Amino acid sequence: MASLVHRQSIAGPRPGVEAARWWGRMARNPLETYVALARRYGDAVQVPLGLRRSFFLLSRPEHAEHVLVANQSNYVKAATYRPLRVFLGDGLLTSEGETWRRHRRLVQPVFAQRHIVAFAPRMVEIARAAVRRWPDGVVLDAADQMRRITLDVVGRALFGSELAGESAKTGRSLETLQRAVVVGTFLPGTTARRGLYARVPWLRDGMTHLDELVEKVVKGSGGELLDLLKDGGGLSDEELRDEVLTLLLAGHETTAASLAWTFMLLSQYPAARERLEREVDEVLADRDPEAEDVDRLPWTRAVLSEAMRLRPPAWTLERDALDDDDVAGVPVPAGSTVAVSPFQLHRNVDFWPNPEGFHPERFMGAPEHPRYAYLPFGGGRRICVGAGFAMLEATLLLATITRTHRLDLAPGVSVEARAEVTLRPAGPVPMRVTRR
Ligand code: HEM
Repeated sequence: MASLVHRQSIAGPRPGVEAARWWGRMARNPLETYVALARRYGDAVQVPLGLRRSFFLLSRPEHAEHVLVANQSNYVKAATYRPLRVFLGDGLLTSEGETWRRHRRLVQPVFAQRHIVAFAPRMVEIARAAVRRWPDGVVLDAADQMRRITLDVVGRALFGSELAGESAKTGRSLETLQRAVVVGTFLPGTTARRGLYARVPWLRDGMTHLDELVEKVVKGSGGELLDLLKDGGGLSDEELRDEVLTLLLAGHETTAASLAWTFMLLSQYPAARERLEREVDEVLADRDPEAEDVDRLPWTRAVLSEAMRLRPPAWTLERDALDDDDVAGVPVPAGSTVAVSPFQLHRNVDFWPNPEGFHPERFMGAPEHPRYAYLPFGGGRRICVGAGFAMLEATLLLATITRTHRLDLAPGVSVEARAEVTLRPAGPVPMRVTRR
């Protein structure tokens, strides 16, 4: 039961004007506000949320482990996911309880490690075909290129659909969707959100496009995953639509953002890039990578892990507490919202010396950080179902592209991060591509 009065037991802004100011900041720039809150109040911050509830920002590995794993049955996806649910319905990312369990059981086997290696040749073929179209010396938007490739991978590998041509429009639709989700967080209820979304033309257009995309996939010849979703689990048409949209969106945007950030960071850290090129040249010589090569490319994987440390696409994981809890010394009343932020955890100086520097060495050899100091794919039973697929794909794509091309950020350009549902480049990422 939520308590009737606000109990302030942890450092944080006081109820009233002070808290309202922070919420105003949060609505404008959530990531910057999380960072500022932690800097001001420490690793555990309590922000009053209305009259009776609190929001907790928790930034230590033991907090993450408690909320996501040790006492995970006390937590459900937070109210902040509800605006996303208006779009994704009962897909894996946003559903709960028996519906979530049924969907997860159905989808999980497709993402088993021994299974996903079969997707490797297709991933490489798609990347190779994309870079073959890059004219030497031209400046391209790396974010858009990566989105094209990863949407094509998910479309063809998982659903047997040709979606590369849809990537620009899908990217725009996703942008509007993410903005709507952030604004929707501050609206009172699902009906209000649905009403708003239906009335705003740019949002309606974005949603219509995503609905058409799903229809195209569902009506297509199908891949293994689609067949499974259609025939294996007795999903209703609505559930099928929700799951296809969830997997299409969750399955490409995050990987695309990770790769765009990776190429940007490599362009800023030439020594790390040279080592990457050396590794790729030595292991692959003049052939494209195969799934078996992934283990022989430790620096390539370390580069990706370090990019996801600095720029975790899932930058915050939020849950609502069902019952009163003690999160590693933080008293959390029932009804509170708890944010465990990979962005914060990945910068904790106790585990990450020089946290703002790009140092893939951190991920060579046995890990020195505690397990829950690094959470790019979350943890516990809601851990990313596509983590293995994403790492395989990102490693193969990075190696395939690096074998033949180098990407340099256009001079004088700096690309900001935009944190909405995911942490992605705020605009185009102009990079010059040259043949090596
Ligand atoms: C670099 C790429 C990726 C990152 C960083 C990432 C990150 C995450 C994280 C952190 C979560 C947990 C969210 C939470 O606990 O609230 C998650 C869940 C999920 N991800 Fe990923 N993901 C990536 C790629 C993928 C891919 C390739 C797929 C599918 C093809 C996918 C599908 C999903 C789904 C369906 C969920 C919900 C799982 C559940 O709740 O059962 N993701 N992802």
